[in-house]
Amino acid sequence: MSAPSPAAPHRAGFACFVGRPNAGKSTLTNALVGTKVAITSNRPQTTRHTVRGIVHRPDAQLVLVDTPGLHKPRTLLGERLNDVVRTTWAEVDVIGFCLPADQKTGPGDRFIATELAKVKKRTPKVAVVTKTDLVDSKTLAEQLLAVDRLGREAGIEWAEIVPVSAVSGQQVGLLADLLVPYLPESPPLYPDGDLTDEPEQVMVAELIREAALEGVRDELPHSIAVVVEEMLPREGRPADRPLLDVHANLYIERPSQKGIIIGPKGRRLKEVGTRSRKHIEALLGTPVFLDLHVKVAKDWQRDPKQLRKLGF
Ligand SMILES: Nc1nc2c(ncn2[C@@H]2O[C@H](COP(=O)(O)OP(=O)(O)OP(=O)(O)O)[C@@H](O)[C@H]2O)c(=O)[nH]1
Repeated sequence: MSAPSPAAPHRAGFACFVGRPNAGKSTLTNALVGTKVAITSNRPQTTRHTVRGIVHRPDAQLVLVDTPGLHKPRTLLGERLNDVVRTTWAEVDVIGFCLPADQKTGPGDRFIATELAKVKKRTPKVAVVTKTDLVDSKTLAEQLLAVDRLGREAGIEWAEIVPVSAVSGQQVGLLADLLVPYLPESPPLYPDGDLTDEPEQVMVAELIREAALEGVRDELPHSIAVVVEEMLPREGRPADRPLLDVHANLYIERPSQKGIIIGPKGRRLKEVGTRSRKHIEALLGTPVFLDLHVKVAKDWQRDPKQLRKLGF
């Protein structure tokens, strides 16, 4: 990575990866971001989407957002989900379409390509041929041609076609170099400190605390602490449908604060749970069952023993 010349403007913006299941989107995101994951509780107004990771560079900040998978809609819910996907596509600065090198392009890819072709023309679409470590150069060359053809047939003009391997790391840096010029000139959207390699449990606690503080920051400025007691994979789940049980306690200082946190008929706490669960799932990349309890730890801020227990 070279230092930017003084004349080069800083760029920042959003990208998303699309592609059929198993295309390698998550692995690629992690490879681009590095081992660190993003905490995104203070997200700017510019996106309503879950941030999967942030690539911080001297010259740019690339924010990778998540989309649900696009499906052939069979139900109303399916259609709604697809609407969410399309909205995301319309809002990002560049879209990466992931196609694994080791599998022939098929109807699933064509479906996505056709939908992608409807996204406004000026949003650049980059074809990313993933998992190149799994194929020989002849197969890769054929796949690159097939992807080129897929684009033409669907009416997409690829801004680039890039082969990468997230596993060997080959061309991952190059992919970032290619995506950055498509971002608008902008100062960073997130502070550098938004990347962290804190233990997962601490990050999960922080996500819950942020969700709990939303809207009540003035009433309960520093009175909330969250401790994740346990995170365990649910036993007896099929390998392809894992579930992570997260048990967490939300501590407040006085019984009178309980009402604020829990809300009428428990509605607020439920919302906090739902919101933080989504963030946790995005952070950890796995479905989560969140078991959240509110407890009073009297004057925890003033009690060294409590503070230690609460991780301060
Ligand atoms: N050999 C190799 N395997 C890869 C590479 N990238 C991803 N994989 C594997 O491919 C499988 C799917 O990768 P994911 O990153 O989970 O794919 P995804 O597109 O996020 O999948 P969904 O979440 O189902 O949409 C995993 O078993 C990965 O380990 C790569 O560059 N090389």
